Amino acid sequence: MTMEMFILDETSTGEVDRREKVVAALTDSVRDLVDATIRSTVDDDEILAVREEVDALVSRLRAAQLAGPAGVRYNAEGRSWNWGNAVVGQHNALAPPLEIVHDGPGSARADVVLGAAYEGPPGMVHGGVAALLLDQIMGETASGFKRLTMTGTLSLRYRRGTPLGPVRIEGRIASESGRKITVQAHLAGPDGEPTVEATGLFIIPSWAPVDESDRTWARFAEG
Ligand SMILES: CCCCCCCC(=O)SCCNC(=O)CCNC(=O)[C@H](O)C(C)(C)COP(=O)(O)OP(=O)(O)OC[C@H]1O[C@@H](n2cnc3c(N)ncnc32)[C@H](O)[C@@H]1OP(=O)(O)O
Repeated sequence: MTMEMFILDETSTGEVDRREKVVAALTDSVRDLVDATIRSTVDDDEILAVREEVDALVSRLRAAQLAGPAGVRYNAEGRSWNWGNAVVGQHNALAPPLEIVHDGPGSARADVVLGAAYEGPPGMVHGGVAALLLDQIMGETASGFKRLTMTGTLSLRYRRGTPLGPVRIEGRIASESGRKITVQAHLAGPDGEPTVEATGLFIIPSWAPVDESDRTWARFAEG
């Protein structure tokens, strides 16, 4: 992986904002489709009929598409977008999506409602989903919108099950040493008691620019 993998895109911020909103609304409908597919009890004939309609919609969307994943893009105005990201991607129906708030230097939090699509044990959040969400918020905590960081090592302690429903995730930088940033985080259910605790080592890769004024780096961190 190198900085060249982050794509400079000439699309104006206004156009990026407009397109993001249009496709994000479709993505919300697709999330609803996923939930409905899991929970539907309609009869088989109705399922087959719906499947035909969904297949037709997929063909319409594929009439014009990217050759591969969406990647991380940025424009000359400083706007960046990572619409396919598995956790925060505005155009990814697999992403809840998480809306991460940076509430001070070295800390971040997000509130999200996890439904049937994120189930592991009955009625509980899947352990891998908890790890996924924690990894993202911890990565963004480490980067702080000012540098590029990658997950080096992630350690999780699952204290008890997290019920599906409203969840809060919080992260903070515990320490820094050179290119290594240690982040602590937790995930909690509605009672606010941590159900999953995490410690992670995030690393500024050797190939990343070290100058924080380099906007390419900052733009990726914003992704
Ligand atoms: C904007 C934020 C978005 C967040 C997205 C969510 C986070 C992610 O999903 S990132 C994707 C998952 N992570 C990855 O794919 C990372 C894959 N690994 C790599 O790319 C590299 O191994 C990388 C970047 C971690 C380290 O590479 P490099 O910069 O060459 O490290 P290197 O120079 O060898 O080592 C630097 C230091 O880190 C240590 N180190 C290296 N890798 C690790 C590791 N995995 N765990 C612990 N320590 C490590 C080394 O021992 C060394 O320590 P010291 O300076 O004390 O000797």
